[in-house]
Amino acid sequence: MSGIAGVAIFIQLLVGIVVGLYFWNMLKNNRTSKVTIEKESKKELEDLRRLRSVSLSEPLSERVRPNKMEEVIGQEDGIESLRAALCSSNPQHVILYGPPGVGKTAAARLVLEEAKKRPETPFREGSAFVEVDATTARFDERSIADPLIGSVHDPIYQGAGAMGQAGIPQPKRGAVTNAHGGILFLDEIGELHPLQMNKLLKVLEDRKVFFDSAYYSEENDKIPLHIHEIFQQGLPADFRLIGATTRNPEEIPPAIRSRCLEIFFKDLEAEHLIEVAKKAADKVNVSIDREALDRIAVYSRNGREAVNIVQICVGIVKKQQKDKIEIKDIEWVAESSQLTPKLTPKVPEHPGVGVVNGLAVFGPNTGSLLEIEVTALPVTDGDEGDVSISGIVDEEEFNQGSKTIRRKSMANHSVKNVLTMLKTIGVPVHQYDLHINYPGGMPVDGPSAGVAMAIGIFSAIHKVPVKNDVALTGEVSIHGKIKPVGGILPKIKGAKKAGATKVFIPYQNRQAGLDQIDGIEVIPVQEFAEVLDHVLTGEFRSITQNQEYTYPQRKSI
Ligand SMILES: Nc1ncnc2c1ncn2[C@@H]1O[C@H](COP(=O)(O)OP(=O)(O)OP(=O)(O)O)[C@@H](O)[C@H]1O
Repeated sequence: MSGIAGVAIFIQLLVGIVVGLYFWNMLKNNRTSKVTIEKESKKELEDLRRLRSVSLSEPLSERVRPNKMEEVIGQEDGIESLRAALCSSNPQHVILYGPPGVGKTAAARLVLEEAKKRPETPFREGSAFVEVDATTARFDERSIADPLIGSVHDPIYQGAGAMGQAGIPQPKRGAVTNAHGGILFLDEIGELHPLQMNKLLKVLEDRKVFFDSAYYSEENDKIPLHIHEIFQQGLPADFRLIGATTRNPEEIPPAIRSRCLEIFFKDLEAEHLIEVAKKAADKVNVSIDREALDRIAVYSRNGREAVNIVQICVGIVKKQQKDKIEIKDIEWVAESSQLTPKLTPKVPEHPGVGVVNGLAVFGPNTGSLLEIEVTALPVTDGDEGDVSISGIVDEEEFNQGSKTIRRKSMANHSVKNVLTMLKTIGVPVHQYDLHINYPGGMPVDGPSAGVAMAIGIFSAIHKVPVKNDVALTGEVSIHGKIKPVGGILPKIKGAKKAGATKVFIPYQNRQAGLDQIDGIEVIPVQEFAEVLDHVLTGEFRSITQNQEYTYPQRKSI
């Protein structure tokens, strides 16, 4: 019996020693790894401090950035609308359209500061301005890391830490919550993934963001209270959105457009680029020649480019221990950076046969003259003439739900409509080989050049020159009606800038104030026949009197 007891005591002792050794070993390992982590962290902290102690001077781009709204040049209308949208007791969401580098981000950053100064504003002193680039906030299909909306780190997520080990899902804030009580500036909103856009719309609707997780249960009492609250009531996300885009309004989903005030920033004119460049040079205490400023306006297409040229020149003159930028410095930058002078289309010097000034809009609101040239060679063999078109978008492709549709472009259809309309009124288009060309290397789309193209074909067939100081825009129906088009105001401004003195627009596009634009006469028209007498050199009747065509009577304008 005593032998058995002895064995039992021995086994107990052995188990005790093994368990003791196990725990002693664990403790030792823990202590060793703690010491190693502390050592590593100390080294990293020292490294971090060393990094922080080094800093270069403030980049010039930071120094010249506008820090007052008055320093954002040439965007008075846009800024006025931005203030109206955000500096009141009830700020609204905004979409800012405009070409790149014209001050959208600069103005958006400054408007919150202005709004905060208004007594009626709901923004507070500490309200945040959170900037996110939609091109980097791409949809993460596993929803593990979503910097825009926020995400949940499930317990299985690598690095979920102590809470993860305890089976607790952890919601992580996104930019929409960081912007709570302030402004979320979403640059390039047009590039946002459609699923992200839907999530953002939901957040705008709820002014909160809700999270899901298969690991969450209301009954799980291991889950801390704050996480229960987040899952049950959502995270606050009450902010005002400013989405900026270089795209056209039609390319932005209607659901977001309908929730926002749409504001347009425009292309900067030469005088604005000069002012931007001058202010940038002033801010770094360098003077600049008037001639040099004029050259900057020739080589830069927007404010950012103007500032960039100044920055490079500042580097050059400082190196040469000068404090003045001269024209030769600009030319050096232009050559070394391979900058090409900006071409501003101008109306032709003389009337020309088959040469017409159409109008186009580039980007959301930049109007420009669109040259159209037409030749008409009579066919002699009795066959029908050919029609060639160059410089237009030939086909277009778009997605409709699950299918992709490819079709002839609008510009292509417009040519067909114009030919039918001309044939209908008696112009013998079939007796000519016609070539319609849109020079300039930028393919043209849309139907708005219809009326200009019809005039070009008419002029080429009858060998009557078109007035060189007249510009036209409007779609033509196959019955000769002139239909409304988009971007009428930028188009009129583009026509004026190019030197046109008269512009014909569709009657339905007329709006208040158009007749008060200085330096250009705006004439609304309803039918193609109304235009003929006014854009061709020579009388419409005298051109057509020997023909047996059934041209409609011209209406008085
Ligand atoms: N209208 C302007 N007035 C003054 N400075 C301007 C203007 N436009 C551009 N700049 C200069 O160019 C820099 C870049 O402009 P900003 O980022 O505001 O352009 P953006 O329209 O937001 O362009 P993007 O669409 O490319 O983001 C500004 O920091 C400023 O120095």
